[in-house]
Amino acid sequence: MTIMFDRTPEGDIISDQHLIARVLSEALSYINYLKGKILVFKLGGSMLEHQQEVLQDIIWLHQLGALPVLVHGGGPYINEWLTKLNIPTRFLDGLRVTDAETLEVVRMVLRGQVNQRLVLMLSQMGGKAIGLCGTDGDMVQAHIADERLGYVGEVESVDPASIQGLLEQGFIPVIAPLGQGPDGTCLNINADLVAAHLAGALNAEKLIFLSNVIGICRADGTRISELSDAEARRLIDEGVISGGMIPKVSACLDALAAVPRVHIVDGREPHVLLRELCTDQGAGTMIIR
Ligand SMILES: Nc1ncnc2c1ncn2[C@@H]1O[C@H](COP(=O)(O)OP(=O)(O)O)[C@@H](O)[C@H]1O
Ligand SMILES: CC(=O)N[C@@H](CCC(=O)OP(=O)(O)O)C(=O)O
Repeated sequence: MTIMFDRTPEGDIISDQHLIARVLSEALSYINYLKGKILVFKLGGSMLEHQQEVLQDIIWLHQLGALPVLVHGGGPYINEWLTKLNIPTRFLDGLRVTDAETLEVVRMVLRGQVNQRLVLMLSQMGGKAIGLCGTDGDMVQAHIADERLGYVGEVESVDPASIQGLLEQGFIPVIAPLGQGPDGTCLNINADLVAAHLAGALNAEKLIFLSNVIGICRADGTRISELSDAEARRLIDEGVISGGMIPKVSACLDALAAVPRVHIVDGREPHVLLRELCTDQGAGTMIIR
C-alpha cells in the first residue's frame, strides 16, 4: 500500500494511515452511542431519486446496532399521477387539498408505489424491511382539522406498538403517511407530521428530515445551521420559510418536546447520514427550543 503524507495546520507531518485511524476513532465513539437507539428518518419525496446512498447508510447503521424507522413522503410522484389523470393539484400552506378522487391517487402512490419500492430496494441491498402505513395496526389516529383541505388528517395519537414489535424482530419499518379517521376512513397526512408524532411516541433519540435543500435557508439563500422556535415562527411570518418547509418546521418544533435532536439535512449529498451521525461535523439545520 502506498502511504501518502500531508501536514497539519501546525506543520506536523501526518500520513493517510494516521488520518484513517483518526476518522475511525471518531466514528467508533458515535457508533457505540447509537447502539440500541431509535432513529426516525423522514425521506422527502423531493429526494427519493437519490435514495440509494441514503438507504445504504441506513442499512449500515442498522447493522451497527442502531434502530432506524423510515417515514416517507412522495408529493412529486402524487403530482405526476394527478397530472396524468387530469386532476388539479392545489396546496394550502404546504398541505395538499385532498378531495375523494385525489385521496384515491394519494393512497395508490404512497402505499402501492413509493412504500413498496423502498422496501424492495432495502431488501435488494441486504436490509430486512417491512412496509406498512399509518392505518395498519391502528397506528395513526387522525381527524379532519380544516374542512378547506378535505380528507387531510391532523394526527391525534400514534400507537407505536407494532413498530416496536418490528424493531425487536430486527426489521426496518418503512411507513407511508396515511391515517385512520374517527369513522374508519383513510386520511392523507403530511409525512413530516407523521414522522414527528411517531418519533415522539417511540421516544426516538433523533429525528432527521432528508429533503432536497442544504437545510433551512435565509432570504439570501445561505444555510441556517441552528434555528430556534421564535426565529422559525418569524421566518414563516415573513414568508422566508414557505411551501413544503412550513409543515416540516412545524413538525420539528412539535417533536422537540419529546425528541432531543431534530435535524433537516440534504438527502442528495453523498452519505449525508454517516456524516451527520458518525462525525463531529453536523450537516444541514438543527432545530432547537
Ligand atoms: N427557507 C427555506 N429554506 C429551505 N427550503 C425552503 C424554504 N422555504 C421553502 N422551502 C422549500 O421547501 C422545499 C422542501 O419541502 P418539500 O418540497 O415538501 O420537501 P420534501 O418532499 O423533502 O418534504 C424546498 O425544496 C424549498 O423549495
Ligand atoms: C396532506 C399532505 O400534504 N400530504 C402529502 C403526503 C405526502 C408527503 O408528505 O410527501 P412529501 O414528504 O414529499 O412532501 C401529499 O399529499 O403530498
